[in-house]
Amino acid sequence: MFSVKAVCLVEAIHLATGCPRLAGRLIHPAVCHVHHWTKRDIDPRWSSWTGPNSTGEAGVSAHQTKVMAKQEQPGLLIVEIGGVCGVLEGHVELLKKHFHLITMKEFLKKKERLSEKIKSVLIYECRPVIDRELLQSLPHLKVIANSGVGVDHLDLKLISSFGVKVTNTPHAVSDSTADIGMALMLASARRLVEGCQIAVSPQTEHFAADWLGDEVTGATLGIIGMGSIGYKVAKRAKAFEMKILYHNRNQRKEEEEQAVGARYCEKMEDLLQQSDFVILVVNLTPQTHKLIGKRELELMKPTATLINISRGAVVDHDALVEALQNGIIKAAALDVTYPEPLPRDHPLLKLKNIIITPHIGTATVQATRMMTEEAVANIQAVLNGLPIPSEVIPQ
Ligand SMILES: O=C(O)C(=O)CO
Repeated sequence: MFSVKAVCLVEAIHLATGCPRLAGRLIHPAVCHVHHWTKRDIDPRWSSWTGPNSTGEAGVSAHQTKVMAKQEQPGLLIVEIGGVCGVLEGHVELLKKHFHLITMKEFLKKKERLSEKIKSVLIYECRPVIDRELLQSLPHLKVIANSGVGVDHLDLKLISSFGVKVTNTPHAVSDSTADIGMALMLASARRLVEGCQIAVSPQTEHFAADWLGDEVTGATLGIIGMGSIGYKVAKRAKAFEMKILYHNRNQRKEEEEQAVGARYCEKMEDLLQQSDFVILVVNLTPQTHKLIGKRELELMKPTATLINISRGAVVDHDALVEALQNGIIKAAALDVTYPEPLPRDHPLLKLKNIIITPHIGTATVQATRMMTEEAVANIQAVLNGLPIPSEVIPQ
């Protein structure tokens, strides 16, 4: 979608976000605006990431990372798209403690001299093309660290054929992304965006009876994809006294199911037929591409809402437009679309029964900070031959 040749500046910190603010998060209807994030106070609670990885092994401690940093200052190439997303200002200092930072702009200008020095690449929540040409120009590259969990924008097989490891940040993103799933579900059920629009409209008299919503309490939530984010959604939904169904490649352990009161549906069809809210939390892979199409939408209840916090391409947008226009399902709430952003004349943007946010699953001060810390821990582990907290293994 973007090209790595786009100008990038470490100091240019821009994230696509929007307004108005609701429940401490950013929710807005179909049209989104670009805001510029400037200086931010980083929450001091977030020290270096030291959590265990998915296999329970200990991560790299802050102390270990400091010791390593003294031993060497490897070159870290920051791959970002200037003006759309980038390294948050407060994180530059954190990265500089461990690495000599090289921006893509700098790299492209002095390729001959810099290519020998770069051992790691850091990708910030953007979708750059890491292609053969770039990989060939970095002979000492050891690791590509993705900040974020989804790596569908990376050609894992190609990267691995260069002997380069890929890492991601599943621990850092799970709470904030689960939160956005709940926020979208509640916003859609209680028609918050319409409510906001009515509250600020010139008309002074408003009748709530004209736009009644639904309660999520007691409703059935179907979670498709029960990885760490899906599980965190289940934990939250339990607190809302929802009935929880889930569909996943593998069934979770009995005690994990019991802890959140979730029931496994081996067949996704069963989940679709029974749920009042269906939330998508799967990785985008060839198997999940357009997982939800016309047939699946027709299986859902006409009163049901589809929420997508995974990747846009997991849903067939044409089928979704048709389903929303014809009352096949009641509503949709999407944090992800394809492409991102949608063209301004896209039919999804013209519908009233939809909420779209501009991929803000991880857009919190805390999650972005932890993503940088988790990425640093991953890079340090690869460069120092230690157990890697979050390595992505090509399937
Ligand atoms: O971590 C990611 O890949 C996300 O897109 C979270 O929204």
